[in-house]
Amino acid sequence: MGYNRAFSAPGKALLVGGYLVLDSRYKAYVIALSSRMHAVVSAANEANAEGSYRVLVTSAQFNDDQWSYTVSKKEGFLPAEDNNRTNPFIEQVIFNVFNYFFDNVEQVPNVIRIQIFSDPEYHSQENTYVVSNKYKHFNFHKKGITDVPKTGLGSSAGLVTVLTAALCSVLMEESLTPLNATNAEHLKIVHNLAQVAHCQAQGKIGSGFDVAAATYGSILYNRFAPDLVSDLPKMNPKHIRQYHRALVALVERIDWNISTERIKLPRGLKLIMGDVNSGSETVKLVAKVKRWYQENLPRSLEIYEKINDNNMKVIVGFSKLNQLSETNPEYYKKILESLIQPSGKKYVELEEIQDAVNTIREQFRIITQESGADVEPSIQTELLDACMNLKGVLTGVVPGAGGYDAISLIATENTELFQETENREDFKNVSWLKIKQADLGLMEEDYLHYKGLE
Ligand SMILES: Nc1ncnc2c1ncn2[C@@H]1O[C@H](COP(=O)(O)OP(=O)(O)OP(=O)(O)O)[C@@H](O)[C@H]1O
Ligand SMILES: C[C@@](O)(CCOP(=O)(O)O)CC(=O)O
Repeated sequence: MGYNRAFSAPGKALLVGGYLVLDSRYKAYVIALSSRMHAVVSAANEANAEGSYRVLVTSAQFNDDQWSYTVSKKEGFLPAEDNNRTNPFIEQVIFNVFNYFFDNVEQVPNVIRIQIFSDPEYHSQENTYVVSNKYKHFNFHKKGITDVPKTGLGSSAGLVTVLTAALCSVLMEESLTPLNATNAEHLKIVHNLAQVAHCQAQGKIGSGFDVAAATYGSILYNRFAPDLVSDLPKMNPKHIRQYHRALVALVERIDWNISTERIKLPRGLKLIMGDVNSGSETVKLVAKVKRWYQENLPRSLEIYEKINDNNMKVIVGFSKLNQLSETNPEYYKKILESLIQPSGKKYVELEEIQDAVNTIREQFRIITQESGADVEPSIQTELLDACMNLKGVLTGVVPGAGGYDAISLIATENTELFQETENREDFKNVSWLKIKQADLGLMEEDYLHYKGLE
């Protein structure tokens, strides 16, 4: 039997803290999703050029997309793709994981094969067919990964996290403690390496909340200083060990000062996401909002502070509901019932959250108007307002960077929006995604559960 393991990591929805979380002063409330990215890894020694390793990454679901990289220590583990295909996310993972384990690669099998799978909700499900076995089912597309529209659940962060875990597992195999996805130290190594790789591949745009959720699950997130990654030296072919030293220090010894406190939605409430089928470009939105912020100081700071005050009200409001569900379950039950059958009685515990979300949305509409970035465009305002009249819905936002990607609602567990909105003109562009809050971030899977899916 050769070396075989599998890992999966969840997608994300950023409910509270969009844009502000790019600054380490502000916290974000991030829900990890039941939709996951998967990596199945095998490793063996095969005939290969002396001192080189081949890493073959296959994405069978996307028209059999494949990337075949060769790396060697003498080239500083800079990946060269055999057919000149590019996938910066895969490249940066290979580069960083091999450099991290620089001194421990001699015994590593020289061919590593990784199959990537993603759950159906990450991408548009149009023109797909399902391939399944007893354990899993995946949608297969007729196009390559870059030509299939995505829904914004964080496919690149999930990919980078599971790939990092899969490669680390192979490179750690010779060490005394093989990679264990429940070991906090190991999770920290995977998380830090994945953040470095994702930042480098993405061009240092994001706050890293998506990689943190892929690793740790639902969290209250607070970012690291962007300089941590941008200060890493460039790979110098004359001093290949320099990058390794800086990377080890960064991954193991430097305090990133991040928060990844685990959170859970209030008991009895669930996350609902509607794909709006158009898509937005986070990078462009972020650039416009940043420009607006700089050009409108100090008023823009006041707006951010107002948003943050209300973000914190939502976060505290959720936590109060969780406490109430334990200290006074009878009263709590009545509160949730009021969302399903409004009796006229208002509950301050819910109103505080609703008012705070309304204020956040109002401020983002001001930013939308002034910056030209469609954070909450009017079509999404109308949709969210219509959602507030649906049975069981507590509140709703345009998650993450906003725009036309999706909407996220928090509603009682028994809410069934599919039936309620079917055939309604105002919901004709919304597809409700089959997702829920996930309990776990990175986890090990049984590799046998992927047999026959490739
Ligand atoms: N299954 C996959 N196989 C190979 N590469 C993938 C896969 N899924 C995603 N990727 C890589 O991630 C890129 C998409 O990353 P991007 O950050 O644009 O999207 P996202 O993370 O899904 O979006 P968002 O941040 O809006 O949620 C793809 O172009 C591809 O390079
Ligand atoms: C705008 C921002 O705060 C959130 C982007 O979220 P999403 O990728 O649109 O889900 C950027 C970031 O935090 O990386």
